[in-house]
Amino acid sequence: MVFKIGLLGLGTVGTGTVEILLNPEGRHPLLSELSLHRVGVRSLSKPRSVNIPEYLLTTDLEEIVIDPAVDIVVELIGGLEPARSLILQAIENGKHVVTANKAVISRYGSEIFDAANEKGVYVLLEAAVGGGIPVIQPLKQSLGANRIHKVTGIINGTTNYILTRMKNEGADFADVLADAQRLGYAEADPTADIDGLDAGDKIAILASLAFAGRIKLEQVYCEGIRKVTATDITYAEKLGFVIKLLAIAARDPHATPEQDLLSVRVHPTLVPKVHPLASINDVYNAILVEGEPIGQVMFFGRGAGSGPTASAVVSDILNIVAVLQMQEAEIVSPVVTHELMSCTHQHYCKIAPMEDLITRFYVRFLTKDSPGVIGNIGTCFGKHNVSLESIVQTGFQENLAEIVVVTHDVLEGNFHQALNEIKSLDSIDSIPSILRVL
Ligand SMILES: NC(=O)C1=CN([C@@H]2O[C@H](COP(=O)(O)OP(=O)(O)OC[C@H]3O[C@@H](n4cnc5c(N)ncnc54)[C@H](OP(=O)(O)O)[C@@H]3O)[C@@H](O)[C@H]2O)C=CC1
Ligand SMILES: N[C@@H](CC=O)C(=O)O
Ligand code: NA
Repeated sequence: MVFKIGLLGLGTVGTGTVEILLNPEGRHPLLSELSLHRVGVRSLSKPRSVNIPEYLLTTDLEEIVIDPAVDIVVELIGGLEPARSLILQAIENGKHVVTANKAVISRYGSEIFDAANEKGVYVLLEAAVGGGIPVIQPLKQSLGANRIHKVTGIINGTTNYILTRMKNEGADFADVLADAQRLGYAEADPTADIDGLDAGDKIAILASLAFAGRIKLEQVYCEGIRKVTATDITYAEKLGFVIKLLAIAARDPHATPEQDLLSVRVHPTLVPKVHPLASINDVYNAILVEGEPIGQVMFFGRGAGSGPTASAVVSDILNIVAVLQMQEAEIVSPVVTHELMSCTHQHYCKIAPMEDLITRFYVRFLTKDSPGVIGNIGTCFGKHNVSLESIVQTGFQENLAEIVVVTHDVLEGNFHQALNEIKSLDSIDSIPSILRVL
């Protein structure tokens, strides 16, 4: 029995997917049960780096998702619309769906998974988080026995690539971003990468799986890397840290069991050099999962790019094909979905406000070079219960003194109150950087 794939999109990931499908030798034998039936694109005249018969290409994507011959629709066009509508239409027409589209899943996952459950079809999304790294399936299946406490990830390849080159080469932000775009890492609109929104979509998906509840994307705090400067990268290095864009989802250890609050956030973070995530560089991603009884487990690999992402897409296709084969042989029901491959939760997780977060901070002040400045800053922090790990004058910028503070674990709300008071001190010129510390 051959199962037919309707592919939507032949860009970076679509091309990588076709390359695998057309070269099955040495891979899983189930690949020989697949045939590429149609490929939907925007432009028929665009040169393609894969050799597929012209008659497979169409610009009518709707035709693919309603085609009775298609068994699995693979959505790799990206963006919100028409991706969302095409996925829903595919489900409505009884197709299984594989997608790499974290933007659609994090916003419309509820609607999509409800529709899929009703129709008895699967929507798999391994490529949507961590590119080629298997992390969705492990969270759904292999780690199912655990109580997960925390998921901490570097889950945007573009920003990790930029931060790595800024640190290693003192490279300019704009030049490195252009390279990330050329290499196919960045989204069509790289704002989503730079401003932490892509990582926000991904951590919402991971949190939903780890903590078995839906996440409202608007409750995920997102801060990107635009404000990370060469100066902070250098100071971080001197203090024993590297700056990484971290995405974190954690059960609030201070919440009562009735509250069961989660903290879900993305922000540039000073990561101690000895931490396992500190050495994840370039386009590599890593996701550290902490739970009971497993302890710590870390997933590492290429988080973006054609081949690695396609590896995840095709593994999802294979999982569905294995089920379709059993349905064909009447071993499993065609209407009841496998609980470990579908979305089974309906309630929304409660998200803790950022003011309640307990974290360390790094702050860089530019101040007048007058006596007592450090004392005044320290007093303001003390008044608001913000205890300091270190406070040092690091040098001068023109005629202004530069003071760097690292706090102990403090309540974010208290920290901001202290900072507001510090801002009003005569001796404070500006506060160029405020970063959280792991
Ligand atoms: N690039 C990466 O490393 C990763 C990407 N992803 C996700 O994978 C998905 C695809 O990304 P990527 O391959 O980089 O994107 P690209 O921009 O490289 O490719 C998009 C493809 O979709 C086609 N397309 C887009 N819009 C339409 C439309 N309205 N109608 C018809 N065809 C359309 C384009 O056609 P045409 O070729 O004619 O222009 C192109 O073939 C996205 O959801 C992305 O977030 C996930 C992980 C990693
Ligand atoms: N733009 C994304 C691509 C993969 O999801 C990234 O840089 O990680
Ligand atoms: Na993945």
